[in-house]
Amino acid sequence: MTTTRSFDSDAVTGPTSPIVELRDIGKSYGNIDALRGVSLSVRQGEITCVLGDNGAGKSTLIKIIAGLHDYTSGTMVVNGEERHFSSPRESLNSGIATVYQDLALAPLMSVWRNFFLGNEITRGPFRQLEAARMKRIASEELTKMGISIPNLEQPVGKLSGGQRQCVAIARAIHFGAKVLILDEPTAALGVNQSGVVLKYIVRARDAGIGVIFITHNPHHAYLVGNHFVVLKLGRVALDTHRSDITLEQLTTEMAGGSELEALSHELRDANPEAVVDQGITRPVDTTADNEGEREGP
Ligand SMILES: Nc1ncnc2c1ncn2[C@@H]1O[C@H](COP(=O)(O)OP(=O)(O)OP(=O)(O)O)[C@@H](O)[C@H]1O
Repeated sequence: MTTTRSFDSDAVTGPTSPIVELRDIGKSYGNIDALRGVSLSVRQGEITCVLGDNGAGKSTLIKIIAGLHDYTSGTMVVNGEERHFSSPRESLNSGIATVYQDLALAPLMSVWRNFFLGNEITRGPFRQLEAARMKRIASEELTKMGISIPNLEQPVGKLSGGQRQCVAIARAIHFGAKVLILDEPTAALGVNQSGVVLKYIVRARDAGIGVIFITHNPHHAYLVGNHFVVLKLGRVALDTHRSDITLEQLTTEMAGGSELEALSHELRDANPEAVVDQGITRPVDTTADNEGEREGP
């Protein structure tokens, strides 16, 4: 018998202490409160999905954990210690790697050079590149993740968007990430490529990494996520585990939940000729089916 299953496995065996914990975090830009009272726990071996519409505060949240911005209230605890990162390097040194949407890859450089970008293996006083060794390691690491790129000499810019994401994920894992922040990794990808990337996100989780998966897409989140946090206007609107929510509930929450219902009533009042059905407004078809009812000239 075949069963349909999501990428989510039962790999998570029980609660571990959070590797990153935000407690009542706030962040203001002048008089704009981008985040207010946000609490969030990220655990190793779990995929924590952070969902939210435009302006919800997702980027601000990433920037705080990635060391680009400091928070203005609350506490951030990393590996059990209270931290205020003053640079991305500090976050990286604490084992937190961030893969941004506009990947920090050099498109004209080869795949293996990109894999080692900023971490090149060199020898001798003139820091000669150990090319053969780097190529071998890059190939082994990509294979370990199940990523098939036959020619590592080709420019990374020639890879598909999904493959580029996978190279960036494999690189972060190789260089010791314990927490991986993925900023909308499937946003610009088609269905197949998204599937490939989601598979590697699961591999990262199964390798024991705590993944923070930022996305607009509840379907992608639900395929892989263990834990879901929905941000709305800088606040946590929902924080729940997979066993406590269905895809339909998550989708409704993302689509606006009760706000959407109110909007659907307003639209029905404003446009009585429209059929409003579960948030989808369809104009009544007054042509094809009614053709025979028209009066003659
Ligand atoms: N540097 C900044 N200066 C002033 N306001 C900012 C700054 N960055 C973000 N904001 C504001 O903070 C709020 C949250 O923005 P943020 O970019 O974190 O949201 P987001 O969920 O990532 O949205 P998107 O999906 O559109 O990127 C918004 O109101 C935004 O205008």
